[in-house]
Amino acid sequence: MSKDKKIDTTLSGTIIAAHGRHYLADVNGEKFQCVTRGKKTNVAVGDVVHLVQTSNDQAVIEKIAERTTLLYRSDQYKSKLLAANISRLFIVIATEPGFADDLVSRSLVAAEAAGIEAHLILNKTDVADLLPRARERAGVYAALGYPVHEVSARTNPEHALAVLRPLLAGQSSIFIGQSGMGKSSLINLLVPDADIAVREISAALDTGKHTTTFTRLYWLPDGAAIIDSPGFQEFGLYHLSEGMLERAFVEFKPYLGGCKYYNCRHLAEPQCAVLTAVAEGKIAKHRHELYAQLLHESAQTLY
Ligand SMILES: Nc1nc2c(ncn2[C@@H]2O[C@H](COP(=O)(O)OP(=O)(O)OP(=O)(O)O)[C@@H](O)[C@H]2O)c(=O)[nH]1
Ligand SMILES: [Zn+2]
Repeated sequence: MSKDKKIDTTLSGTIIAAHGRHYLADVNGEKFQCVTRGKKTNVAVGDVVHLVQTSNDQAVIEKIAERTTLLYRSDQYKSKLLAANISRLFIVIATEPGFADDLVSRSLVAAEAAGIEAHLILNKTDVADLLPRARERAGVYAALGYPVHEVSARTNPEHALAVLRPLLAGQSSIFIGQSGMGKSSLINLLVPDADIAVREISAALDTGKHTTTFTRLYWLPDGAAIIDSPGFQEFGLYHLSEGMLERAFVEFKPYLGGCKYYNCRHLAEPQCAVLTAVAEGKIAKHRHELYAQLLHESAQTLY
């Protein structure tokens, strides 16, 4: 008897927006405003959740289904969940304004550690005078095996759609990027009614004017999901252990195990295969510097 009752009141849905401790879940097209029990903030956009309905359009998140992936940032104080259950990460960069290699690499490292396939989108290829330099910089990542897709959202939207649609099909994707790269322009191309959806979501979450400060998920007609996240200025990776870090730099892989000391940290040790590769130009200096910086940061962890 009580078992039957439970089936009646428990819903299953997907978290499509998160703002502070307020979440919006999509249950077969119906939207529910959700909260967690207690002060938990361990829910991410993309999470599949079990809900207990409390009113017409409100529910409590009872349970988070096991995740296939979880992308997150962290500093020494807390973690910030970016998205759950995604299969692809798209980092939007552009010819202008200039993009930060530090943020691109941090995003790539986060994706590697989470087992998510990462791609770069080089937007604004119409800015012809800055294109060669941007290509050269993006080429560093292409050489590491990360696909780089060139588009111009503004001057050639049809081409951008033709490039991106097949990459999104059947996937759960997240778009991230620094402010000004054209991420919103691309999302609006891919999700024509994104503006309406954002207004609906912000009304439901009562976010007021801060419409661009929350992460949200859109469904594409084929059932694929695309998650738009707010622009960010920093990408802390305090949660990654030393072992995870060295493996998240894909170009280190051929050299791991080749160092004199089995517990080599690849910082200043003698006969370090990674340092030798840096000296020989086989590993980009800025990537190794970031690795050292991330090791330093994760050593600052308070707990
Ligand atoms: N030249 C050129 N400009 C573009 C292109 N795509 C977008 N822009 C312009 O770049 C600026 C930033 O675009 P947005 O789409 O707002 O960029 P965003 O990355 O979402 O930036 P935030 O909203 O600040 O996070 C706008 O002025 C766009 O019109 C492009 O392909 N070429
Ligand atoms: Zn080493």
